Amino acid sequence: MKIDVLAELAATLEQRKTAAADSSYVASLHAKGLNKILEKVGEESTETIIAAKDALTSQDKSELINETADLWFHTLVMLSHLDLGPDDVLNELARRFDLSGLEEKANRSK
Ligand SMILES: N=c1c2ncn([C@@H]3O[C@H](COP(=O)(O)OP(=O)(O)OP(=O)(O)O)[C@@H](O)[C@H]3O)c2ncn1[C@@H]1O[C@H](COP(=O)(O)O)[C@@H](O)[C@H]1O
Repeated sequence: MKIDVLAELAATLEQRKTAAADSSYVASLHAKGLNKILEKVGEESTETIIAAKDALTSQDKSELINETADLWFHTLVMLSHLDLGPDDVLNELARRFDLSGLEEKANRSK
């Protein structure tokens, strides 16, 4: 499992927060602000859903992998814009290891 990719990307994203907007795509997103970043997250979510539907009837899953990478990337930019990072999400997923999804859902309504 290539978790180190997330760590390396997070470090790059952190550096880009202070870079010039015309020198970096990530810096240009930060300069445009949260609404633009969320627009990209929305776009990539839709494209991922369409690619997943197509993948059901195709041997070639590369489009789904590409769109999911775009989605993960833009959600990482979103987290970084709000001073969060992949560790915050990974810690939450790790906290849930011993909790079944059904159990968690049942506890929510208590
Ligand atoms: N992983 C990525 C990555 N994935 C996707 N993208 C970009 O995300 C954009 C999204 O694709 P679209 O087709 O929607 O983009 P677009 O049409 O240019 O966007 P809009 O003008 O419509 O907003 C493309 O420009 C991709 O190049 C990424 N840009 C950067 N990274 C990583 O971020 C690092 C820093 O990038 P820079 O900030 O550009 O130096 C890079 O070294 C990479 O590791």
